[in-house]
Amino acid sequence: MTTIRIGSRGSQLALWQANHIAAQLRNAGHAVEIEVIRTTGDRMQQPGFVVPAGLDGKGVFTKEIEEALAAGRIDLAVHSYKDLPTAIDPRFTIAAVPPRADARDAFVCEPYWALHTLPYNGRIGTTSPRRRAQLLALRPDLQFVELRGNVDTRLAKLDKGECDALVLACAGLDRLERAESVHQRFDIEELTPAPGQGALALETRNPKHPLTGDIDAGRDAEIFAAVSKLDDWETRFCTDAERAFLAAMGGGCELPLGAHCLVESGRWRMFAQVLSPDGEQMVQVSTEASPSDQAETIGEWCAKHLKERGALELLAG
Ligand SMILES: NCc1[nH]cc(CCC(=O)O)c1CC(=O)O
Repeated sequence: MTTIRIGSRGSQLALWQANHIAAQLRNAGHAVEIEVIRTTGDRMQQPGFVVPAGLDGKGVFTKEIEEALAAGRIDLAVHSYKDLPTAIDPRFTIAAVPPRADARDAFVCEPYWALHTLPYNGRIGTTSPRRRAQLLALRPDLQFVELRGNVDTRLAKLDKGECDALVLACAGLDRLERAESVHQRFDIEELTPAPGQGALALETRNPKHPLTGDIDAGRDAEIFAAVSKLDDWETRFCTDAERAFLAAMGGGCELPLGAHCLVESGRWRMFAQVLSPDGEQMVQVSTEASPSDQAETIGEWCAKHLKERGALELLAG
């Protein structure tokens, strides 16, 4: 078979993830190349970047990569699943969701070993509305510093004292071998991660879609088959449930909500939280489902339950 061309963002974490997938495809006997693609989200992290009017934050890390996939310049996009909007273009498909890394959020701070020991008015470096709201719910005295950039840039800013602590995904820190910086892994029930956090989405052209134009349909079907071998059905199920919840709440990575599904004693367990942006109000749910339940049903049930308790009013601020 021909070479599988992977498209990836240029950040250290994105390249780690692309290389991780490339190694598995090579082990299965495929030739693989990685192409680095600059996305709007990457440009946004440059100092002085002005956010264009109308940019809603959805898909800023994935848009240019999907364009390369549509044009046939790459065959496979390796995304952090939480960066991918809930609606997938029918020209593409998620061929595989590999086994998930640690989905939890990490507290990163040299002198203080846990959030509760951070001094009054401690400054947390994060731009995530979810993390802000969740942290304020735990510690209303906290201050926030707008801190952008990839994992290493943020750790360097913490070292320089631009903030007192960071909250980052454990997955990224573990993958970049910075686990020694993690001083606390927040409980899923306390600080529920973003839908899809810690998981990868391997996106290919959809071999079933008729509008593939002049791209070789036979080759696309082979690539889909090769990539789909990397799927982990349990991770796929859990992320499907989380993304169904997100879609039912209106989608978007800028919403102060978390959702996480896992397996516990052979049953599905799902946690979801919706907060007001200031963290003063929260509705949350923890539910169990039987192995025969559908992922979408579980996610949508959580959304319905939280909407009945005023979730949409909280999101509206
Ligand atoms: N929005 C940026 C982003 N996208 C994926 C990850 C981490 C890795 C993951 O969740 O898979 C991060 C950084 C972070 O939130 O700390």
